[in-house]
Amino acid sequence: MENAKIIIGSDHAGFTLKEKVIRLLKELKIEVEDVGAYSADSVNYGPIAKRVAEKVAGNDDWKGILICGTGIGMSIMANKVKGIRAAVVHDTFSAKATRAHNDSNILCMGERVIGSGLALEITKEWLTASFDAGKHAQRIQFILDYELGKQQ
Ligand SMILES: O=C(CO)[C@H](O)[C@H](O)[C@H](O)COP(=O)(O)O
Repeated sequence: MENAKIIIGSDHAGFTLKEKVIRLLKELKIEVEDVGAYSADSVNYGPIAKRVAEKVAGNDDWKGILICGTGIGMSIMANKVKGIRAAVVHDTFSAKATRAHNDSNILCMGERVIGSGLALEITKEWLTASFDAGKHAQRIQFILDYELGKQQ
């Protein structure tokens, strides 16, 4: 985990929660790179999700966190980038399951959907859970092959 880093981004609707998540990551001594937004002024979520997703796709040791109003717009954009498995998560069970089963590399949350207390618990659960591999690795391979055009 020496080179581990979290790349984090939000739009205006996720800005306040992003700041709280960054504070948590710093308390946990996790290196964090904030790619914006840097205020609650209205901004398109697409370019921010793309920035985070491309950085995460380029480095196996890095993971991402994306926050908008619902987490959904961010996840749709991030999942367009090859190698990205972005999951919208609003409960702690799914936070663990999406690491264990999907090896998700980006966590998406909606500031308009859940309170910050739960969002921080989800973040901790997602950060500490690990991939189960085995049959799940085979299932992810199907997705990776599809991205590479190896399936009809
Ligand atoms: O993209 C979204 C929906 O999936 C996000 O929730 C955005 O934050 C939301 O659409 C922003 O809405 P606003 O009316 O511009 O504040």
